[in-house]
Amino acid sequence: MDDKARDRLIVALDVDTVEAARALVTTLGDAVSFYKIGMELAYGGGLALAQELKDAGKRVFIDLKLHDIGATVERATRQIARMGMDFLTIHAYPQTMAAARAGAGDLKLLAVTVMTSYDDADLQEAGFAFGVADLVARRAAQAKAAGVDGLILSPLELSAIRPLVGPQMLLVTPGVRPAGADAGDQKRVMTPAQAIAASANHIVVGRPITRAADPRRAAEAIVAEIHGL
Ligand SMILES: O=C(O)c1cc(=O)[nH]c(=O)n1[C@@H]1O[C@H](COP(=O)(O)O)[C@@H](O)[C@H]1O
Repeated sequence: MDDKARDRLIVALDVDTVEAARALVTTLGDAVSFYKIGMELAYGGGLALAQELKDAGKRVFIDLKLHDIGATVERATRQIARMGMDFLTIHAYPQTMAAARAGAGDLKLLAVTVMTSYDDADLQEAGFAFGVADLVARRAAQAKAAGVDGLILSPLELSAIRPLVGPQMLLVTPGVRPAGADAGDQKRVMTPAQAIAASANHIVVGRPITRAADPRRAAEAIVAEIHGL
């Protein structure tokens, strides 16, 4: 097992119970070192599981996409920081990013630029004057100014954004699909190898692993694809 390639893969534990998540973690074993706990699992007791995963030596990304008034964001961020987690997502609004920075301490903050299920038409429908490429670039610059540690963006934007933010910014990309896999609700996708080659520090993969007939094999195939670069 190549640890370096393995640590680039973050598996999204998008299941509805802690029991289902634990079963997946057991199945995946040492094939996976980094997990994401998002809203579905967090609202089903997943924050306690996050602690369990940390205790077992895994890295844990809390994906709660915070966005609220500054005081609330700062205090909520401080709560997650106290849990000793690795990453936390916030929305890439300047007030939200500044407030989260104030509460984060050593916790790494990832700002969500434009959801990977959105395209230009979806942004227009939601009332934005910018298309995806321009809004991601604007938010990337604002995130850098706010001292945020990383960005969530689609792999399609990596080549434009990496030069804008420099080598230190963590670029984490969902919207990743092995060749031939179903894109589902994702609109801006690339393969694992393409995303890493385009400078992603980490890729986030959910359903292609968690809904696979053999999740461990699916995860190992992705790690092998990254390792083969
Ligand atoms: O913040 C995220 O992780 C996220 C941002 C984004 O723009 N798009 C996106 O898909 N995600 C998350 O990444 C995961 C992708 O899952 P799959 O589409 O099943 O691989 C889900 O847990 C999403 O909540």
